Amino acid sequence: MEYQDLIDACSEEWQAYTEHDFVMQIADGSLDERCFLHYLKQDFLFLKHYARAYALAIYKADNLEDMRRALPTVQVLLETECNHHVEYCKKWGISEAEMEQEDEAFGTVAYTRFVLDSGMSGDLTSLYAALAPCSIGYAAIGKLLLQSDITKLDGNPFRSWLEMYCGEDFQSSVAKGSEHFNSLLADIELNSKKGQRLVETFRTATRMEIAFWQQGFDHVKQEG
Ligand SMILES: Cc1ncc(CO)c(N)n1
Repeated sequence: MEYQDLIDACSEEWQAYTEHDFVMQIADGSLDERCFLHYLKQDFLFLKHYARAYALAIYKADNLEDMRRALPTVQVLLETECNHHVEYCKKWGISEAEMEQEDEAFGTVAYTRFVLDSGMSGDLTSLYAALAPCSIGYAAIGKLLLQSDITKLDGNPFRSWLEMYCGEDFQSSVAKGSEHFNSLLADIELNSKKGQRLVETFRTATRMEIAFWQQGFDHVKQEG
């Protein structure tokens, strides 16, 4: 099997994730900035655990090549992505220390600990099945938005976010990771027990991504 089989096995959820209203409102700049800020603060906490999960991939790998392959992503997460979030929040007068103090929302706890548990209780491939909706999904979103007529960069308050995920560095880093994931999946049959377990892991993580966008919207609704 290959990673596209995982996407095809949950195409409805995949579409709800990658074409979510939250994403479309980032693209045209119409999103309530309070929603974006809440999302970004939660995403900062998400990225810290997500980097731990990639570090777990190094621990779980049983050969040097698989260990090496996980390293560039740890770097992108802790440097490019986390730094972007910190810089953005700085403009709103929020420091990195304050971001680290922020309460984790339930959706953030659920998603990150699910990913970590998939890796701890399973093998490297199970871990990557839980990690993949995140990386492959945001790269797909970046590609989609780059080509979409609704995307506006001029005057868009979320421009730096769009440029990061549409950008060459993020896109090529995910492309390399996806190729590696495919090499791990190559020996597994989609309809085998293992293959179906990977589908369930991938589907659950994709549902968590939908909930993560929704969490950004719901925050402001609750405040009234
Ligand atoms: C929730 C979430 N999924 C994926 C990415 C992409 O790294 C991110 N930053 N946050």
